[in-house]
Amino acid sequence: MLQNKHTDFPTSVDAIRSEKFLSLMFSEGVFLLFKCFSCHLFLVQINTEEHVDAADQEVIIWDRKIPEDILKEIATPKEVPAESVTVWIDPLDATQEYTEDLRKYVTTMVCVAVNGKPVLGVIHKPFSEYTAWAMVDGGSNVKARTSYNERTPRIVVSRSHSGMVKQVALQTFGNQTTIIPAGGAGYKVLALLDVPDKSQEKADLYIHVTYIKKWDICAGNAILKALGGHMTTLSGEEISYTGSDGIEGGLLASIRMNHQALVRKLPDLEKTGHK
Ligand SMILES: Nc1ncnc2c1ncn2[C@@H]1O[C@H](COP(=O)(O)O)[C@@H](OP(=O)(O)O)[C@H]1O
Ligand SMILES: [Mg+2]
Repeated sequence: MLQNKHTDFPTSVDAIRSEKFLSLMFSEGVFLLFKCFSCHLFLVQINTEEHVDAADQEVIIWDRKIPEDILKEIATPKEVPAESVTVWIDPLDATQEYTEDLRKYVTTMVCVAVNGKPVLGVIHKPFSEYTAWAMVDGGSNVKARTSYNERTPRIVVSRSHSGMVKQVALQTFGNQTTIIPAGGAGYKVLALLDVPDKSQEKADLYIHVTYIKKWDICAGNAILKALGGHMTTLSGEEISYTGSDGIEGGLLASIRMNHQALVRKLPDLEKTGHK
């Protein structure tokens, strides 16, 4: 990880340029799985939260070496037209928590969507050097836990963009429900999975009720989908990763649960004004 000249923290630009992150981004992402050769790369739509100054733009050459552990999981690359691919990049998720030095929440994320469907997700925790990746109908290095509590779930929610999420969660699942406020959408998806990182809390559901950007959620959506889980709006609609860069309908993420039954339990946010 490159270090910022002025602080001990890597900046978001540094984070995305870190050797590990770049290797994952390119080898697990666009190139390995979609064979987007450089002549086609300009057709790929890339949406990123990062805004880099023109003076700060540095060209980094990827050596096209794919790590063995990834090659082992995904033997056959998939080929898709470059123009069907949208890449969503969040170079620093949990920005608010990062400024508070709550490093455990910080992740960097890359997601590849094909025709708007999330297909490949990478969530990297730069401070614990843990990486989760998964590809729909491909491989993964992470799995679901063996059991989840559907009746009185532990629900992970935003600590800094919470809206009325606590009221929604308690109204839906009752007062016995445990609410876990946490930073970062990447961190909250990892809370649903079997993640060995000691600083990672565990939850049964992830609920978000306010507006959120697609680069915050695409990687988590792809990973959950690849592992048989779901991420939808609170009314159960699939999220399309093309077009606008955000969604208004809130977020429900679950794995190894009856997702549609959970959706039916939730109140209609428009009617209750709980956004
Ligand atoms: N209402 C809102 N409007 C814009 N971004 C939001 C949002 N709610 C959540 N987010 C973004 O979603 C990510 C997770 O949020 P939270 O920690 O509150 O759950 C954060 O991304 P960044 O840290 O990349 O900005 C946050 O900024
Ligand atoms: Mg983010």
